[in-house]
Amino acid sequence: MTAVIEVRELHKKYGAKVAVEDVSFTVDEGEIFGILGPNGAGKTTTVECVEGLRKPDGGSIRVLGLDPGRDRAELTQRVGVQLQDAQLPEKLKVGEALDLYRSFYPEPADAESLIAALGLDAVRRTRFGKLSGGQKQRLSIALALVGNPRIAVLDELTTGLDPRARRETWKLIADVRARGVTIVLVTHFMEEAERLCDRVAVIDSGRVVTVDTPAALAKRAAAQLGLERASLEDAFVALTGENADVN
Ligand SMILES: Nc1ncnc2c1ncn2[C@@H]1O[C@H](COP(=O)(O)OP(=O)(O)OP(=O)(O)O)[C@@H](O)[C@H]1O
Repeated sequence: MTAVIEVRELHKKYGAKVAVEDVSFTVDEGEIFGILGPNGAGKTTTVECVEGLRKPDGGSIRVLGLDPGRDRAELTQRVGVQLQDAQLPEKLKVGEALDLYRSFYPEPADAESLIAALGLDAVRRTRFGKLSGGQKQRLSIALALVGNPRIAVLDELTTGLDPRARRETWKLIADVRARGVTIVLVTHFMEEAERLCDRVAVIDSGRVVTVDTPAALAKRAAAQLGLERASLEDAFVALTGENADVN
């Protein structure tokens, strides 16, 4: 296994507030790696450091052998990023946004297939300001994939999507991975993590609690809780927040 992302002892503060205390993990080439954790655990801060959008206060990060702080220009060509609450100019149309983003990359993805895969055809001439929350979300996924990245970092991939769109997006992500793209997925949806992720890191209060497969975490939780079966959600609840002492 080749590690394409290596995070070692990451530390990040906002003023006096410690957002990430000590986070280490590696992501292997071609896997879908989930990052789970309660609100405020430090997930977004961690992935923003990986993307080079924030400067760590300590620790080291390598992405495809590059340092996100130093080599950000090179990295943006190879890492697709879906931002939480992505904002675009209100008047930019969906089709224009895709064309604009395609122009940033040497070998962009085919716009038509992305439009079809994400169900954006009906809104291709709609201005960004007039899109629903779910349509904005679909566009942000399309924009994360438009550069044909080797790694895609998706923060709250399906938040705000209706159940059908959520399932279609899961299918799309599985297809993207089948093409060899490594995916980092920050999510609050345990079913999403169970279905998509090969491994997940559970983060709580700025620290990694555990890294394992969803099935192994569920099995461990069942043993801890004395149940025949447990879900990833059971494991999550047992591992984080006030219940963390069960661990
Ligand atoms: N720009 C900022 N300035 C100050 N504090 C911040 C900033 N961004 C995040 N924080 C704080 O850092 C901590 C970690 O935030 P972060 O957004 O990384 O958590 P998260 O795990 O992504 O949360 P959520 O699940 O709610 O999205 C939180 O306590 C948050 O309030």
